[in-house]
Amino acid sequence: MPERFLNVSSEIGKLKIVLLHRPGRELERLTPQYLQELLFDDIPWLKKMKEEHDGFAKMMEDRGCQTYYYETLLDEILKDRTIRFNFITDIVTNCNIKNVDLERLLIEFLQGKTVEEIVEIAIAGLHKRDFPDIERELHLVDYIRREYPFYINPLPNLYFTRDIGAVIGEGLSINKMKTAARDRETMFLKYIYQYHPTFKREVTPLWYDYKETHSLEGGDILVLSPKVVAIGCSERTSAAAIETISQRLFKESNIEKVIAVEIPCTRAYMHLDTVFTMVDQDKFTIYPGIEDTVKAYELTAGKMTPKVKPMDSLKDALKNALNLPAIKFIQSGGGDEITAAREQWNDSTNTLAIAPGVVVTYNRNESSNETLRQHGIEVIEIEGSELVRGRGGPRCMSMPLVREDL
Ligand SMILES: NC(=[NH2+])NCCC[C@H](N)C(=O)O
Repeated sequence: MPERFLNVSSEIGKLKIVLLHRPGRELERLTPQYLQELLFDDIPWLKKMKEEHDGFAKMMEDRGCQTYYYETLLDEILKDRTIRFNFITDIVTNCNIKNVDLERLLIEFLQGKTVEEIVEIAIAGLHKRDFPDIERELHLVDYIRREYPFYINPLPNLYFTRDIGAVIGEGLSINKMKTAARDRETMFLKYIYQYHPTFKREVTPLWYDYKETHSLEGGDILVLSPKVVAIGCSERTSAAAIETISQRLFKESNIEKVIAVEIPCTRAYMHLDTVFTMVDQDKFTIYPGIEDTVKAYELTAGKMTPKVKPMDSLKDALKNALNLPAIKFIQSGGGDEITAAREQWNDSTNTLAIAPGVVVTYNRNESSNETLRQHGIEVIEIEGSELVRGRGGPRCMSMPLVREDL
């Protein structure tokens, strides 16, 4: 049996391989009109954004972490003609065109492109004006959707690779996104899992699939130890999805406990990792604005669905599940309510641990970074003035594939 490839048994073990996406032309397709639908609050400046992203990647490489990119992995698998054909068909089907003639024309159009061009269109989208004006009979849907500028919608959130999938133990969860705007991203990961030899599909268990009904996003999944996972029950991740994945993990992996963390359902805290992350063996950073409202439930193996036990507090749940005498919560914002709320909006608690007690953060969150340092955490700051406009930080922008076991 070949050795497995994926391995993540903690949030903080030394990061060895990470999956990224360098922001590209998809960001230049954002217009004020479609910001909300595409889950953005602002229009970033792409040139600067790329520089910032390169800085983020280089910092990880300098610390001994290998970086994989979506484009490269897709380019590699799409060299195969059959895979390429299926991929093109799936993209076009995914775009809800609802016009068979146009779908056929789009498929033909894409088949005439090079692999690199196909990947570019799959990510950056296809504007109606970039499609040749072939004479065809218009369907009702063409009239109804005339204002919408794209045949293939852009994926400006792809650089938040965290949300698309999550490695738990030696298996992979290909997540089901809550919104249509991010749906196609998970299809890419499924293709990579199925066809990229590096992912060793034959021996890599799949914990969740993007075709499932209930939404589950990676920003809500925190692998705390080889036996414990925390999953946020949030705007994006449903209770039903948490039960489904937990039951599978209990059956087929080393995971024995899942802590479901109920957080308020609002845009500002769309995932658990926007308010709470692990920074060291017994240390977590938390946004004080939610500390009193979060609820924690401990899930363990049950017959058909997991057994659920409400816990007194998140701290108790963690202490108990991780078998620790004490847990330290480091409050973001340096003890000031207003600073905490402002810095939370700019992802101060969205830290990415690259080793125990070593985290990556945006330099703009000065107070929160300072507080982390006061608690003995090494803080590596990156530039993120443009990256942050998509409402995500270093943790959201990275999907760990391999971490060293602790
Ligand atoms: N893990 C995270 N917190 N990801 C942030 C994702 C932000 C993205 N604009 C979205 O709304 O989906």
